[in-house]
Amino acid sequence: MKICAIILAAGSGRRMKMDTNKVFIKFDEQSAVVRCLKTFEATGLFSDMIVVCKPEERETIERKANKYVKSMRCIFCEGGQERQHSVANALPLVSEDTDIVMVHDAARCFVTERIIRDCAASAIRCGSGVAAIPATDTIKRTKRNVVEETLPREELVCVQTPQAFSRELIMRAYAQAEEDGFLGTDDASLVERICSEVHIVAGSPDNIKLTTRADVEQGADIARKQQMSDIRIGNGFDMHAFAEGRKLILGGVEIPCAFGLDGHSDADVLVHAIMDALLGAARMGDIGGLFPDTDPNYKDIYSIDLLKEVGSLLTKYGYCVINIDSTLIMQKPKVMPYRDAMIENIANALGMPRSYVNVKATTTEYLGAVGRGEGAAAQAVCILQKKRH
Ligand SMILES: Nc1ccn([C@@H]2O[C@H](COP(=O)(O)OP(=O)(O)OP(=O)(O)O)[C@@H](O)[C@H]2O)c(=O)n1
Ligand SMILES: C[C@](O)(CO)[C@H](O)COP(=O)(O)O
Repeated sequence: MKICAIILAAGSGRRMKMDTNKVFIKFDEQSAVVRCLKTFEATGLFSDMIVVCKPEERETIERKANKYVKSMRCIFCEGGQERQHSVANALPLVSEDTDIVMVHDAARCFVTERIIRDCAASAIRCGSGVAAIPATDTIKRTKRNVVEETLPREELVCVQTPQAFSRELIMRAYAQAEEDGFLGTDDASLVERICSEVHIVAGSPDNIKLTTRADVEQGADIARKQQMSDIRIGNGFDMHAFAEGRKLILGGVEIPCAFGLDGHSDADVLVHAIMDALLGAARMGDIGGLFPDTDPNYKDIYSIDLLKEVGSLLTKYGYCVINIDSTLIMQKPKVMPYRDAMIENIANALGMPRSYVNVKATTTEYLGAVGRGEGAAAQAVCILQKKRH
């Protein structure tokens, strides 16, 4: 399946009344157009992207695209007088083996991966997928300030972008509109003229189009909300039996003891619980899957080294560890004197401040296997934040 994105950035922003193109307005130090490029890139759905821009702004946008768009072929074309003309300029550049074309306004810079995916899925399934939200105001048709009709709100939606169509459908729609001299304000209105079923996909009230100055203020709030929203919680648990002739390693610290914990690695139950919490929060499986106990490479391995690997994976996928809380559950020996050294090892392995890592210890009051001194357990929770691309 080959999907091509057309990103429209060639507008004149008359209603915004600014000196610069509104697609260069920054939210969280990222311009609107860059936010769009990064969100489209993050979906991993596209093979090609056509960015429509003004010739004098091409160099700036091309530099950003070269930096952030890595997984698809990126080409540039000049905009036209109206939005529709800009799309019409891009369509001949869509390669013939493309299945789906998705058009998006760079001015809708708070679009999410979810909306993009849903539009693509709908276009793959039934030829079209147009983002929209239900109308919440009552909408009336008027003439010279006199109401002619109140429209049935339950049938009305406010249409956004992305708007995705099969290549064949959008090509035909644009050709027909040109032949008829039809000018629409979105792509769907052209497709509707030749196809009775244009499908709507859930957009979002946050998927606003930067149109007037008021949208810039609202946009700052949305950017802040999006930044805060991808917070993930994870929990981990592990338990190992004690065995003679093994070192007791907890939180990467060797604790003087006549016995240690049994396991394929160093059996650091605390670090194992923490790794599982981190992997769980990032939805990356667990340590059993990542470091199988059948792999000789992990025989007696120092678990803090595995924690470093987990930390690198999290960084690679854009996660930042906000904090970790953990509890060692063991009857003996007493481990509190080693607590600060454990915290230091864990924080260093993850490259985070010690003040965001906590290690506690408890007994089970002689209850159960841990209470009988047969082994030790640990549990951990963590919070991760996924950085915006
Ligand atoms: N000739 C045009 C007009 C618009 N757009 C793009 O289409 C999107 C939506 O258009 P709109 O909000 O109308 O943008 P402007 O033309 O910039 O604004 P205005 O209508 O207020 O002048 C924007 O990302 C804009 O850059 C475009 O590529 N080419
Ligand atoms: C395509 C669009 O964003 C859907 O809401 C909208 O129609 C663009 O309109 P504009 O007049 O070009 O802002």
